[in-house]
Amino acid sequence: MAPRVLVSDKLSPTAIQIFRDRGIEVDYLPDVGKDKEKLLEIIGQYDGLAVRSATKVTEKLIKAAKNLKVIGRAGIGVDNIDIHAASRRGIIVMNTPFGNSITTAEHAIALMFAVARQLPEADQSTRAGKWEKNRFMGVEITGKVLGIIGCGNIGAVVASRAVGLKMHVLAFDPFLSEARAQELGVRKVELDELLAKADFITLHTPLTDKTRGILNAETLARTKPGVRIINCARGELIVEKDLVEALKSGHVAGAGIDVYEKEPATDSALFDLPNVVCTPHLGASTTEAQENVARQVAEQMSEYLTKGAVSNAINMPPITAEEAPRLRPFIKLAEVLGAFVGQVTDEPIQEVEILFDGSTAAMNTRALMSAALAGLIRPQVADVNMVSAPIMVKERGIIVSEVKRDKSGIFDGYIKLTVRTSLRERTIAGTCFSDGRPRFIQIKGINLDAEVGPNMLYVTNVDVPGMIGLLGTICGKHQVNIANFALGRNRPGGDAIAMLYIDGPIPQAAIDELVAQESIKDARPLEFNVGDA
Ligand SMILES: NC(=O)C1=CN([C@@H]2O[C@H](COP(=O)(O)OP(=O)(O)OC[C@H]3O[C@@H](n4cnc5c(N)ncnc54)[C@H](O)[C@@H]3O)[C@@H](O)[C@H]2O)C=CC1
Ligand SMILES: O=C(O)C(=O)COP(=O)(O)O
Repeated sequence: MAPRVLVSDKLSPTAIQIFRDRGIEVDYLPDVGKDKEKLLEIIGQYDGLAVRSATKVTEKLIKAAKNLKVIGRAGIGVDNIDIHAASRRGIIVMNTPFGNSITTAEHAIALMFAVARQLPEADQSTRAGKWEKNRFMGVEITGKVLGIIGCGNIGAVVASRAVGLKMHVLAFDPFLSEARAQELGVRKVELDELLAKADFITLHTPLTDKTRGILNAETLARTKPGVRIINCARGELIVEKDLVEALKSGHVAGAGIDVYEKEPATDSALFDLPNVVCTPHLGASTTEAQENVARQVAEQMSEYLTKGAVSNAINMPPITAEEAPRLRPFIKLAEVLGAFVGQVTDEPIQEVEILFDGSTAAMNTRALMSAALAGLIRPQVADVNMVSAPIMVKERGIIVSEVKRDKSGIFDGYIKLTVRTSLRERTIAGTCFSDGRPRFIQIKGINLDAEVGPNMLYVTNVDVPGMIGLLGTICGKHQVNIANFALGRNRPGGDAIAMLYIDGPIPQAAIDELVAQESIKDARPLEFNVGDA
C-alpha cells in the first residue's frame, strides 16, 4: 500500500506534486493544523505529517498517530514538535535547516530599518494626509553596533548583511569559533559586553531551556539606553512584559517583533506601543523560501518513506539513499546481535560496548549502534525502533560506548557486542556474508558459524560425545525440524555451545527435557526478526 502523508499547514503546491510523483498519497488540509480535535481524529491514517509552525505536534497527537513514521517540518524551528514524545514512539523528525535562512535574515534587516526610521507609523500618518515631516526623526544604521545573539545560519547571514551596511557586529554564541567569527567579520563577545555595547540587538538562537527568556528585566536593564531590539527567532526568547516595560520607560527605544510568546498573537501589549513594528511571524514568508522548504521537506520525507534514506533528522543519524541498501544487512546484523543478548540476559544491563571491526568501522556506525540498541531492549519494550532505542536505553541508565578498529581477523569486518550486568559480561560477534544474511561468529569467546533464522535454539553444554545425537533426538521427538546446526567449544571437554536454526517455535516440553539432561547447562528458545530464509 502506498504511504500516506498529511500536510496540515500551508505549503507550496510543489510539495504536494513531489509526494504524488514519488507514489505517495497526500492529503493537503492546510487549516487542519489549527483544528486540534479534527487533527486528532484523522492523524491515525497517516505515515507522514508535514507541518510548518501552526500545527502543534503534542504528545497527545503523537499518541493518536498510530501509523506515523516521519514528521517533516518545512522550516527550521522544531519547538512546535514534541521531539521526545516522537522519539519514544520511534517517529523521525526532520527539518529543512537552510531553506528559509536568507529570507529570515532579510526580514530581521528589514525590521531593523523599519524600527530605525519608524516606517510603518510614517506610512500610516502620510496616508492619513498628515504630512508630519517633523514628527519622525530616525537614526542611521551606518557605524552603529549590532549585537547578534545566536550566530548560526541565520545570524551569519544577518552578520554579512550588517557588515555590508557598515555596522560593527558583535556576536554572542558559545558555539561560534574564533575562526568563523573572523571569517564573518564579527567580534565574538560574551553576553554582558554585547548588552552593554549594542545599539541594535537581534536574536537568532533556537528556543531551548537555555535561551528561553534570555532578554528579561535583568538583562534588558544592562543594555545601552536607546537600544533597539529585533526578534525574528522565537517569541519566548524575550519576556514580553519586561520588554513592554522597558519600551514604556524609554530605555529601549524601539523593537521589531516577528514572533510572540503566544501565537497567533491577536492581542498583545506590544501593539499599543509606538516605535514597535510588528509582523505576524513572517520571517520565512517569501516565495523563494517557501519553494525551498516545501521542495526539501517533500523530498526528504519521500526518500524516507520509500527508500529508508534519512536526512536532516533531529533524532536519527543520517542515512543516504545510496548507502541505505548497503547498510540494510548490517542494520539487521546489529539488531540480531542486540536481540541475542536482550533475550538471554535476565538481569538489568549496566553497560553496552559495541565494537566495529574492519569494514564495519567505515560504515554508518551511529545507525548500526541504534539498531543494536533496538534489538537489545526489544524483549523489554516491544515497540522500539532505531529512533526510540537510544532514548530508551538512556532512560534506563545504560552506558553505551563505541569502539572502531582496523581489520583484526579473517573476516573483512564484523560487529561485536559486549554487555555488562551486575552478574556477568556477555559477548557476541557476527558478520554478514555476501548473501546479506547475518551470522553469529563468536559467542562468549567461542568461535562458531551460525546462520541466523527466525527461530533458534541456544544450548550451553559440556563438551561430551553424543551431544549432536542427543539434541537431534529430543528435537525430533517434539516434531522440531532442524534447518542448521552450529557447534563451538573453548577446548576439548570444556564449555560448548550449540546454535540450532529450527523451522518453528520449540515447545516448552522440549526445553524442559533438554535442561533435564546432565550434560546440558541451559537451553533457550530465541526469536529473531530476520524474515524467512
Ligand atoms: N521568524 C521566522 O519565521 C523564522 C524563525 N526561525 C528561528 O530562528 C532560529 C535560528 O535559526 P538558524 O540560524 O537556522 O539556527 P542555527 O542552529 O543555524 O543557529 C542557531 C545558533 O544559536 C546558537 N545558540 C544556541 N544556544 C545559544 C545560547 N544559549 N546563546 C547563544 N547562542 C546560542 C547556536 O550555537 C547556533 O549557532 C530557529 O531555531 C527558529 O526558531 C527560523 C526561520 C524562520
Ligand atoms: O522555520 C522556522 O523556524 C519558522 O519559524 C518559520 O515558520 P513558518 O513555517 O513560517 O510557520
